[in-house]
Parts: sequence; C-alpha cells; structure tokens
Amino acid sequence: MSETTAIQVRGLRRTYGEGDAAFEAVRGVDLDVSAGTVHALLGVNGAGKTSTLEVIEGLAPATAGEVRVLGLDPVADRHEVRRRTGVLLQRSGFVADLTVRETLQMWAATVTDARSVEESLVLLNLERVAETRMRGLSGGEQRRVDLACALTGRPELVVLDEPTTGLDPESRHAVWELVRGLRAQGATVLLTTHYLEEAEQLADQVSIMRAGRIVQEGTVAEIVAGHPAEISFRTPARDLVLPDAAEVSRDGERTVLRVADLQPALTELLLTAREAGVSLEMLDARSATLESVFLALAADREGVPA
Ligand SMILES: Nc1ncnc2c1ncn2[C@@H]1O[C@H](COP(=O)(O)OP(=O)(O)OP(=O)(O)O)[C@@H](O)[C@H]1O
Repeated sequence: MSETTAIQVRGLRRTYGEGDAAFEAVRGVDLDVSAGTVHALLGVNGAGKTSTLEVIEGLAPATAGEVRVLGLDPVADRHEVRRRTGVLLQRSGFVADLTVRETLQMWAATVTDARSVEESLVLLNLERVAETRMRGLSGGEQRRVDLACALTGRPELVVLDEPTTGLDPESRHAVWELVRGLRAQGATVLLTTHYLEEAEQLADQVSIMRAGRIVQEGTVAEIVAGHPAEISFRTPARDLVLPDAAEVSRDGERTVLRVADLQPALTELLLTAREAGVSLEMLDARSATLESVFLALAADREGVPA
C-alpha cells in the first residue's frame, strides 16, 4: 500500500445471514482512495455502498478480502483508526433531550484534540440552534449536528454516508464548501451520495456500484467519455439521411441518435439537413452526463460485467 493511499480494499465480500438465507451484499470489491482526495461511491439503493463503508469504518468484519485504512486494519487497529477518522453514518442516534451544545460537548469529550464547541457550531452554521434540544431540530439541522460530530476530532480521513440527504439546497451547498475545505486542508473524504451533481461537484474519483460490485470508476470526465452522446429532434422528413455512426431509435415523434463522438455526428446531421432543406425541430444535442451513465448502468444496459 503506497503512502499516498488512504484506503485500500481488495476482494471485499460481505454476506448477511447463513445457509439458504445467506445474501452476499458485497461481491468482490477493490477500491483505492488516494490521500487528500474526495472519492464518491455511487449506486442505486441496495447496491452495497453502506455494507462496504461499514467494513472500512471497522463497524463490521469482512466475510472475505482485505481492507487497510491509513495503513491499518480497521478492526484490529480500531482504536488508532477511530482516532484519525471521522465517520458519518447514514442514520445516527442522538439523545433527544440534550441541546445541540450539550451534544457537541459530549462528543468533544470522547476525542483528542477536539474542535471547540463554538468552532463546530460556526463550521456547520448551527449557532442559532445551539440551545435547542435535539428533538426540536429539523431533519437538516440534525444532519448538520451529525456532521459536526464526525468532524470534531479534526480527522485526516472522513467517511460520509449520504452527508446531504435531507438538506435543503443552501445547506447542501454549504456542506460542499465544507468538504472542499477539508480537502484543501489535506484530508481524505470518502462519501456516498444519491445526488449525482454532488459527485460531479466534489469528487476527484467516482466508483459506481451495482449489485455488490464496482462496475465503473474514474474521474467524472473519464466515466462520461466512454459513453454515447445523444442527439434528438423532430422532423416531418422521413427520408433524411442520418450519420452512419449513429444508433437510431424513436421516442414518440422524436428521432434519437446515440453517437460516440458528438461534434462530427452533429455537424454531419446539420449539413445533411441543410442540403435537403429539412428542418429539425426541437433539436437537442448533449454529451453523456454522469446521470445518463448512471441510469444506463442501473438499467443494466451497458458497462456491467457478466
Ligand atoms: N443486516 C442485514 N441483513 C440482511 N441483508 C442486509 C442487511 N443489511 C443490508 N442488507 C442488504 O444488503 C444489500 C446492500 O445494502 P446496503 O445498505 O449496503 O446498500 P446501499 O448501497 O448502501 O443502499 P442505500 O443507497 O439504500 O443506502 C441490500 O439488498 C440490503 O437489503
């Protein structure tokens, strides 16, 4: 494991239950998260993201495979890993009667070199609700307290399971800034999200999981580059000659072309249409996006190994 690798996972498997009831949620995952980067783990519900994170966090043992976190074993070296890692679980439990300030104080008492409560309140924009009891907070405010707790120990590695679920757009953007700030300070962040825009905004590297396996990974640009762009339009002309390279389909009145290389295909289409005097109504041309790739993978249309 290189010094610049914060998390290394090899052949990870995780099975729930035994015998006939056994279910393998993680089916041979390899993952490398470089130190100082933001890495997003994406996948539909049930893909196995949380099951993978729980092993990385040392909260569950692997059924098979190897996991190193900051060069350590997350179970055997749990104490050391926990000291250096901040974890945000998908669901957390708070004492409903404690105020936000008391909750942060209690948490700070459990870590070394803790941020002051004031610093945490400012970091997560929680000053206004500092004296409010946890049970009185909105879902988004509770999530921000969760995050404040995860960051209390100034961790060098932060593992965030759906950090912005339930947050309004303004709070979500604030969390994005926070994650960028963590990276700027040299921290490593591994996060899951269902917001593809969040991955596009934040992630240096993306891994997409499906049915317990990683089926695609790279930078957003790399992931998107291997997938077809789409051109669509409506035209009354039935005999328009379409670019050779295009895979053609129909969506109601619209003709839809899927092409590997958008610019030459679009140029050819526009020239042909002009020469034929044909109008292309509601013309739309777009490169693949992380969302279109994700949906294609989720629907098992492409890129999924047998
Ligand atoms: N304790 C458990 N016992 C049995 N099956 C489980 C258990 N926990 C999770 N699973 C199953 O394992 C699969 C993977 O779940 P996991 O929570 O890892 O997915 P996920 O990708 O994090 O999903 P989500 O996006 O919904 O959080 C799911 O089919 C889930 O039902």
